[in-house]
Amino acid sequence: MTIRFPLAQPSHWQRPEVTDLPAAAESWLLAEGSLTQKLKLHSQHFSVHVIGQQTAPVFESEFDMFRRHHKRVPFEAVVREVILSCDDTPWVFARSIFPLSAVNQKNLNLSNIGSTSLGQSLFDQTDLLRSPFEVSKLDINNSIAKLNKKLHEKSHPLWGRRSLFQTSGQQVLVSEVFLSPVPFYQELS
Ligand SMILES: C=C(O[C@@H]1C=C(C(=O)O)C=C[C@H]1O)C(=O)O
Repeated sequence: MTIRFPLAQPSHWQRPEVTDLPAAAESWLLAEGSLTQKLKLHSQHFSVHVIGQQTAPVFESEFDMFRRHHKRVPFEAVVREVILSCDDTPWVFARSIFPLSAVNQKNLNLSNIGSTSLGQSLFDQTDLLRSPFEVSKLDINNSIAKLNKKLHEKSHPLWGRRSLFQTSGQQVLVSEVFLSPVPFYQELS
């Protein structure tokens, strides 16, 4: 299946406490630490499929996140969109925003991640800081919910989270949308 890049559409992000985030979803959406590590605990084989990684437009709601953390905006950025799979089943769609200054930060090695996990680069940094999570509920008409329907033949709203990582004087925005196979959805139906 060919997935268009960029796939994601602007969405509305809020602090979890002001949303109807189901309690069953909190163990995934609000989990600290690396999502890659968490997914590896749920699979024999973890993989990353890169949909695209190149300079692309950034949404106003994404600029807001950088603005709130004192990064001058607007700026040129590289957008990376991936599918994270457990045992070849797609579990997560992720979209990350790398300002060009972060791309040029050698120790982050953002240009050469390829199909390894961004998490490996970020969580190796000893000075890593992470903002509080924001969450978003994507309705069935969202492009990622439509991809989920194609992949899993399930049509339902999806929950996503985002946070801003700071390390080496740089900032990287990471958004993750959980697809149907992530266990908490079974508890919602
Ligand atoms: C930030 C992490 O990296 C993960 C890997 C990503 C990638 O390879 O593009 C994107 C989002 C994350 O789910 C993590 O593991 O927590």
